[in-house]
Amino acid sequence: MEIIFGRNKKEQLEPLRATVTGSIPAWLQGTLLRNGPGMHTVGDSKYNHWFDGLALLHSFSIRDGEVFYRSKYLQSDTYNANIEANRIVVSEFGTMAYPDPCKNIFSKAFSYLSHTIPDFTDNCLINIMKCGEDFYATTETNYIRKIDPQTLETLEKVDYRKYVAVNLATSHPHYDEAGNVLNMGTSIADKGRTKYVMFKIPATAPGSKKKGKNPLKHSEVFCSIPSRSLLSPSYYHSFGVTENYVVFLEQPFKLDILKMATAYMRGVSWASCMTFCKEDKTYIHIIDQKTRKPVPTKFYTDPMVVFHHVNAYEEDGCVLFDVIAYEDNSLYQLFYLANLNKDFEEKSRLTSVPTLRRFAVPLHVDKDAEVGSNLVKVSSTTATALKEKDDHVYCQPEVLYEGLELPRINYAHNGKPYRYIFAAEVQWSPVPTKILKYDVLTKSSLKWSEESCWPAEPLFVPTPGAKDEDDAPCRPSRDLVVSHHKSNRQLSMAWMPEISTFGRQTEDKQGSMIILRHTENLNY
Ligand SMILES: CC1=C(/C=C/C(C)=C/C=C/C(C)=C/C=O)C(C)(C)CCC1
Ligand SMILES: [Fe+2]
Repeated sequence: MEIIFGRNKKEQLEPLRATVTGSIPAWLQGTLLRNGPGMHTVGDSKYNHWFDGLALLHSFSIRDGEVFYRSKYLQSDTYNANIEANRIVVSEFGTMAYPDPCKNIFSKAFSYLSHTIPDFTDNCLINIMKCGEDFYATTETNYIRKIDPQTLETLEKVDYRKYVAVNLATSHPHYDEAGNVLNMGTSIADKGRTKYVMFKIPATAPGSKKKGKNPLKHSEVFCSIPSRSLLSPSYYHSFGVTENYVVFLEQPFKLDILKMATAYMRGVSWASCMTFCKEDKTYIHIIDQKTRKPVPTKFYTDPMVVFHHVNAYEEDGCVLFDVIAYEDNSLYQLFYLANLNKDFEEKSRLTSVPTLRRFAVPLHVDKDAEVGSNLVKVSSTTATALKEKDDHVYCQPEVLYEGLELPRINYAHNGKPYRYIFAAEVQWSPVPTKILKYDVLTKSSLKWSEESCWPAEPLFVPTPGAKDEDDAPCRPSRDLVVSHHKSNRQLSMAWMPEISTFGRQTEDKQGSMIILRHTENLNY
């Protein structure tokens, strides 16, 4: 496994025709862009954490039943500086690096007293974001990198701070039907007035339908929420939206700004500045999209760590939202490359299994309701929201499923009632071995696995004109595109794609699935 995780991957610059087994639906046309860590050593220096690896962009061009694959390293400033120096000179999540062997000269520039937050990396390895006509590789710092979706060339470096005051931003923005982007970030620059900022990037520059305009210039702050603790804002990786609300979890997994400001001086990584405060609560913020203000009731739940929101929607006066939650932050701990040894699957055990939890938050809290009463009147869930004194409401989730991560849905149902979740199944080991289709209505699931296959995040592509959430209009099949290459959140390895279509009999209909498959010898 060490070889798989830690090995540097080769670029595939020339489009490589994939071997297709079975057939790809004729309507499936386009380019699937993926991102992820590809290089974990530079010269003699090594990154400590799997999330540190230099971004490798992948594309799968699918047309007329054929697939062409290519990959290219993101030519970030970070990548170029590292390659030029032949060692790691820019700090990443789990690795603190120094451009100069003399550490001390940096301590002044990054001291907390000067209120300076160090310049973060532009190694955008987590996701791809579409802004208007433009595609960006993204990470969670203030930098994003424009890319050419056809050639995978790296274009401009964009600093979010030019447009919105955020030092960190998520890699999981939401999109509305018109393609406008809604994202969230944390502003820590303002002398301790730490806040969470929600912002919108329009799909087209207002008053212009012309291409070539930069929609980021028209970014607009939509709402800001002060951090509960000014010196330790919560870490978050995603958020949820419904038709009228935004769901933000201020969780007890926190960034310690004082520690971050002195990290360079102390020679420790950003990751070491993150703490899970198991005694703290998780605060649930519900932001009204019309008033652009948080609902004043103080909703909270037990401590948990959430990376991925699945979906959220409104039902009978409640906001229902589904997340993948952990009891602690052991997931990040596991991905230290030192832990990713040969016996990874046997030895690396998550101390908590990711569970699908459904929360129900009542939008209108009756002031006269009895303390201790359950304010959730929705019959579809056993989640509760117990009235407490002083405008506090304690929410307890319904646990729907244990052992899944990297959730995706039919995005046409984002923010709306929905039924299906496509995810990777993970039990105690963080390496997924199965793909899961989970039905939240019947609470049943379908699974796919094959020997030596470790699936990544599955993507659901609806058949054009499909009526059912998981169905095709002209024939009774379900099509699921699954990238098995090691993309953003999975093992990253050099690979050659092979495409296989698996016919699969489900209870009622024939389903089909496309697997982009690794063809190297996987007997590590
Ligand atoms: C560099 C850097 C960061 C990087 C975080 C990364 C790279 C997170 C990756 C998360 C993933 C892949 C989660 C999957 O579920 C922080 C901590 C935001 C803040 C300081 C600078
Ligand atoms: Fe993610």
